[in-house]
Amino acid sequence: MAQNKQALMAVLSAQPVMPVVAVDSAREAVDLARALAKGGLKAIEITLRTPAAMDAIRAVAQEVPESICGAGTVLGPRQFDAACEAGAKFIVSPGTTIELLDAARNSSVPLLPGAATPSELMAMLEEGYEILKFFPAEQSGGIAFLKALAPVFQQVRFCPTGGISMKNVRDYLALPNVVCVGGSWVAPKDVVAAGNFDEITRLAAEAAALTAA
Ligand SMILES: O=C[C@H](O)COP(=O)(O)O
Ligand SMILES: CC(=O)C(=O)O
Repeated sequence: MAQNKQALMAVLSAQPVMPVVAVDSAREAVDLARALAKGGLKAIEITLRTPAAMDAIRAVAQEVPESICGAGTVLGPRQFDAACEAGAKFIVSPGTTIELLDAARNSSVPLLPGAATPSELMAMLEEGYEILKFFPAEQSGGIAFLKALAPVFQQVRFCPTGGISMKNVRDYLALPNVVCVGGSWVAPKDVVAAGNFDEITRLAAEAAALTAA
């Protein structure tokens, strides 16, 4: 199938901020997912940037029913299939390849692929993808770039990620072509390492209270 927009929008439109996390153990991921969900951020993107990531996705999918756990930094079809097998409810990639699109075509698990140029956007539209990650957002032109894209790519909705924090998140969420933003600031490494999950819940609640346009 082309992009499963309904399933993806159900996840992305339910919260203004998608926590993007890299975890060191399945235990840490479970505690983190619980703390984030308690603060109102139920969907969480666990990136495949650490050896523990796949086990972490499996553990959150099994042990934290209040969470909607997705996999991020999915770079190819083998990772796509393994993340789905581990229980990921959605897949995020920083960019797009033909092989990744082939894997997504054969799966009911929705893919949020990255795009950061007009040509990439046009290629994704040809494939039936209208909900895209904009990565790395700040480094690729940020809010001004998204504003310039809006009249040209009227049907596209973005999840900008990269360089977003409480300082600039409101400006991103005010854009009509932004459905939600991704960010790691709701789960700072040092706070997680210190086991301060009350602080994670506080950061999540602060982010969850933001509103998209
Ligand atoms: O998508 C991935 C990024 O690592 C998240 O960006 P950030 O750390 O700037 O929020
Ligand atoms: C940026 C990235 O690695 C991802 O979210 O898939």
